[in-house]
Amino acid sequence: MTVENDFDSLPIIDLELLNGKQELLLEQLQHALFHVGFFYVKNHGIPQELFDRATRLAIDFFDLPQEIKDKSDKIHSSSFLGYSKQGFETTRGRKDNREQFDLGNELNIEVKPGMPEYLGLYSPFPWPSDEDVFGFKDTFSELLDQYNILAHRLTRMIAQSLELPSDAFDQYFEPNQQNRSKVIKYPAVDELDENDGNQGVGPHKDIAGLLTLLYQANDLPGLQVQNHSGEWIDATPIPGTLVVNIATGLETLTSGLMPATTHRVLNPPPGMGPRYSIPFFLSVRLDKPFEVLDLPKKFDSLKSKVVISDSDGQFKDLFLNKLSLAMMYNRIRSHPDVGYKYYPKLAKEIGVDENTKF
Ligand SMILES: O=C(O)CCC(=O)C(=O)O
Ligand SMILES: [Fe+2]
Repeated sequence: MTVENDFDSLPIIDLELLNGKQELLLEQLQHALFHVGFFYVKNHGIPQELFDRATRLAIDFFDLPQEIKDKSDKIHSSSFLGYSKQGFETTRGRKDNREQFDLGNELNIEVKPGMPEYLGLYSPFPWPSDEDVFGFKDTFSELLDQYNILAHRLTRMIAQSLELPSDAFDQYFEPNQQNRSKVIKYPAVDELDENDGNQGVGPHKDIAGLLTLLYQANDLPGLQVQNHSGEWIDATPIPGTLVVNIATGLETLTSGLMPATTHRVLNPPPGMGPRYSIPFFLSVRLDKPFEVLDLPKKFDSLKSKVVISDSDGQFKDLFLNKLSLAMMYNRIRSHPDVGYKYYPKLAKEIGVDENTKF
């Protein structure tokens, strides 16, 4: 099926337009947000030097011997933050061929009996030590701060594009909000086992936060976005830009006016070497239920889009009423070993136990 006026490329939004051409910027943003859900931003304000430094440190980390990386394994923390070796994550029941380190600004919460279980997501996690990769934690903490500032600038613009006050989303952030980021390595196909296929990460929507920002660290293909007719469009890296995409949180709050667009990553073709990327996920507080925004009527006709998606929209129905549960289920499904170790009861509710295979 082909959807009318469907996108076949991704818009580029120049934040420089903020200086004097705000109306044009809002018009372009509305198109990108309402019809595509995925776009590039340029003149975003995060120094390239910081991304270069973070990328070098990420490569240094991934190049460490396995037993050193294993000291930071996710299995050591109930937060689902830390290192996952290749093949220890699944999307839609299939193994993803990627290695990654998930991180967040530290809250170091110790969960005591009687406290809500989801607070376990904010417990301490094992960073690589400075002896193993000097400056890893400091650099990624700096990047988290910069990403956070940019993400908040964007949420204010997004609120304006919905004709809402620019602080409309602030109610969904805690004063000490934990946001998450990660560094990912996707080996080229010839560096994988014969039967591994080329699923770097399978088709999915980013879960429950408001948006994702993404730095593609090298000039390699792989990231693809599914348009509304179900075709895959390449999100080819463009120097000096970041990719922005809507997560299910915004889709839910806007009743689908802003679609959380499905995307996937394919491992690089043989001989091309690994692809590295650094996404950032703007998260929301988990103790405040989402309430669908009261939007101008003129947007109503854009809400019920026909969208063909290979993502299975997991736990979508829970986002409105049981946000923290949806988040926990999602993490347990992605990392069943960690999920079963720290949250056995919740894990069993979604069919994950000690025998669940990757
Ligand atoms: O690595 C990428 O380019 C995208 C990663 C992604 O979609 C994710 O981790 O949610
Ligand atoms: Fe994603």
